[in-house]
Amino acid sequence: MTSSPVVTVFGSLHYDIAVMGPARPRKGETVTGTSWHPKSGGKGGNQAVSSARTGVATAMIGAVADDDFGRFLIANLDRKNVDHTFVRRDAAQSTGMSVAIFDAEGDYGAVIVSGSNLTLGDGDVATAQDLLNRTTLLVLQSEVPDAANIAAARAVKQAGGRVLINAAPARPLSGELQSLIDIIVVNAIEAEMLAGVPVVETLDGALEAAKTLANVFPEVVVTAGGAGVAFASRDGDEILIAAMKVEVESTHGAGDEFIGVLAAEIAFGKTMNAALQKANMDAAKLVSTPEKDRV
Ligand SMILES: OC[C@H]1O[C@H](O)[C@H](O)[C@@H]1O
Repeated sequence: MTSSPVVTVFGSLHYDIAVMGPARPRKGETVTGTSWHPKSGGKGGNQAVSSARTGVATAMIGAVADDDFGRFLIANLDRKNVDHTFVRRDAAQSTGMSVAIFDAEGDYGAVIVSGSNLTLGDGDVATAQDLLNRTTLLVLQSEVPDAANIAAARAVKQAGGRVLINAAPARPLSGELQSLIDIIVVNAIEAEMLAGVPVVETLDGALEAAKTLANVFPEVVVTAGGAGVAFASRDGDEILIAAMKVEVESTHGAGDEFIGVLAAEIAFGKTMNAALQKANMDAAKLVSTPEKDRV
């Protein structure tokens, strides 16, 4: 009997505040904004919610503080059908936080304060061992310590599962972590840092970067913003998918939507081409949804 697929997201949870302004402030400038919207965030939390929405069993391993922000994040996971049994409440910390300031075009700049996310470690992996043993696909990001990602990835690989990393925000990955990755998803900036070559945001540029990174990782996805997505594998497979043309309201969290859906479709056993098509479509839908309508 084959068991049902499980996506486990090991990673970050942030309390997000999106501030809408006519422009992002320059050095020393105060800008009068039009509105602000609190919402659940953190790349890990966003990816878990997007995965669960497809119907695949999804669990989150993370850490929040024992404060109102942490309670808000856990309530959101609960409402969105993400199993949060292994989201730890750390009384000594503050919950991770992000503030993003948007301009009229929907572009933004953001600051994150990691707080409790930095406490993730071996203890969290040990506590969630049973879950990790039955995980089909583990999803990681770079908003928690490398050592914690390594411990989680090792546990899943030993049990026969696969590991996908969204290497965001851009930072170098240790050799040990690299060796545990099956699928890596990066944007142009992250690809540039990891591949060591300048990446232009075109489909051809993304494919070249994906092929370079496929010398290190078995399967590579490079997202190239408004241009689309490129895939390359160590076995020589290549896929190019053009971005859908939509009215851009906000690109915040679009990468997370893409990754959560991609992970779910892969866990369901879809082909990479089908998984990428669905992820691309759902991310386009999110991009055309205004911040105020995102719940
Ligand atoms: O990718 C968007 C996410 O990155 C940061 O982690 C924010 O919390 C936000 O939700």
